Amino acid sequence: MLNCVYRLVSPRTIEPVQVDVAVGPEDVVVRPTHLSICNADQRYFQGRRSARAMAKKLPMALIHEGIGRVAWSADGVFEPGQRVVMLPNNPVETDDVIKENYLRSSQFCGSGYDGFMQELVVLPASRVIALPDSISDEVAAFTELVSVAVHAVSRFGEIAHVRRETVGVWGDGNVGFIVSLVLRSMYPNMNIVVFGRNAYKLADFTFVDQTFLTTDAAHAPLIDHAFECCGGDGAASAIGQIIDTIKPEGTISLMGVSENPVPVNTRMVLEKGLRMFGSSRSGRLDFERTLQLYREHPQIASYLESLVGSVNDVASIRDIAHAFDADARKPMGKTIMRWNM
Ligand SMILES: NC(=O)C1=CN([C@@H]2O[C@H](COP(=O)(O)OP(=O)(O)OC[C@H]3O[C@@H](n4cnc5c(N)ncnc54)[C@H](OP(=O)(O)O)[C@@H]3O)[C@@H](O)[C@H]2O)C=CC1
Ligand SMILES: O=C(CO)[C@H](O)[C@H](O)COP(=O)(O)O
Ligand SMILES: [Zn+2]
Repeated sequence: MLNCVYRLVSPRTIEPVQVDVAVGPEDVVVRPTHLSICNADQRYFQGRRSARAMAKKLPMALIHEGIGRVAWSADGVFEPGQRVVMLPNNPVETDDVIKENYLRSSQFCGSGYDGFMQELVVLPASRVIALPDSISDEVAAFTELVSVAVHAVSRFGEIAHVRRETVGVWGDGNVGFIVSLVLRSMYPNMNIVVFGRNAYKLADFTFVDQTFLTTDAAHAPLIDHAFECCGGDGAASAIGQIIDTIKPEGTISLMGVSENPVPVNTRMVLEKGLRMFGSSRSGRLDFERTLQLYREHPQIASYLESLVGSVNDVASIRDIAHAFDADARKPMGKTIMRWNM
C-alpha cells in the first residue's frame, strides 16, 4: 500500500516521503485524525538532543500520542470508521519479568521508528484499541500520556511500602497534573501535595489537597513517597527537594526526561534507605486501565479538558511547523493537531 509519511529529516525540516507499506492479515490501517505533541517530539523538532542522538533517530515521523478512524482491518476485528487510539509501543518479543515498554527490542513509534504523522498508520491489531464515545477527540488524542501516568502509578502500587498517607508530586505541568489526577482516582483518601514553580499553573490543581511553590516547600508536610514529573533543567532541584522532604524508606518515581546526567545526593538516599525507580512509556495493559478509569471516573475527562491548549488544523507541512511553534510558546497544556494530511 502506498502511504505518505511526514518525516523530520533535520531540526524543523519535515519532508513527505512516499513509502510502500506491507499490510498483513493481522494488521489494522488507521487514518489519524487527532495528534498531540509531547515534549519528546519537541526535543527532536527543535534539535534539542545531542548530535549523536539526532543522527541515530532521524529521519523519522514524529508523534506518539494520537487517535484515528479505522480505514481497514480483517473482518470483524474493527468496524470501518471506528474511532480508536493508537499504541506507540510495539513489542516484538514477550518476557515474564520485563514489561513490554522496557524491553530493549520493543519498537516505539516516534523514537527510532516512524510515529503517527502519516497519511495512514499500519499497526498490529494489538496496538489499536476502540475508544469510548464519552471522551472528546481532543482529550482522547493524549490518551498515551494518561496511560504513562497510569503505568507510573501502577508501578508505585507494586513497589512502594504500604504507608501511603501523603504523596508529593513535583511538576506543575502536563505530567504532574495527570499523575496527580490518576493518584486522586486510584487513592481517593491519599493526601496529595503538589510542588511547582508557577502559581497560575498550581491553581488548576483543584483536585489535590495542597500545593506549594518550590520556594515555600519548607512549609510543606513531610511525605511518604514522591513522583518527579519535571525533567530537563528542573530535575536536579526537584530530586534534591524530594530527598530532603521524604520520610525514610520512601519511594521516588522518576518520570522527567533529562538530556544530561542529573546529580543525586546519594549519601542521603543511603541514610534514609530510599527507593528510586524510573517509569517510561506504557504498554497495552496501561491503555486498557486508562480507558477503564475513564469509564469508572467520568470526571477525569472534564479535568483533562482543562489541559487541552491550542487545537490546530493541519493540512500542510507549514501547518505542522506552526503547531510545533505554538506548542513551544504555550504557557501550559497540550497542543492538538487536527490531522488532515
Ligand atoms: N516518563 C515518561 O514516559 C514521560 C516523560 N515525560 C517527561 O516529563 C517531563 C515533564 O513533561 P511535561 O509535564 O509535559 O512538561 P511541562 O514543561 O509541561 O511541565 C514541567 C513543569 O515542571 C515545572 N518544574 C520545573 N522544575 C521544577 C521543580 N524543580 N519543582 C517543581 N516543578 C518544576 C516547570 O516549571 P517551569 O517551566 O517554570 O520551569 C513546568 O511547569 C518532561 O521531561 C517530559 O519529557 C513526558 C511524557 C512521558
Ligand atoms: O514521551 C515519552 C513517552 O510518552 C518518552 O519520554 C519518550 O518516548 C522518550 O523517547 P526518546 O528517548 O526518543 O526521547
Ligand atoms: Zn510522550
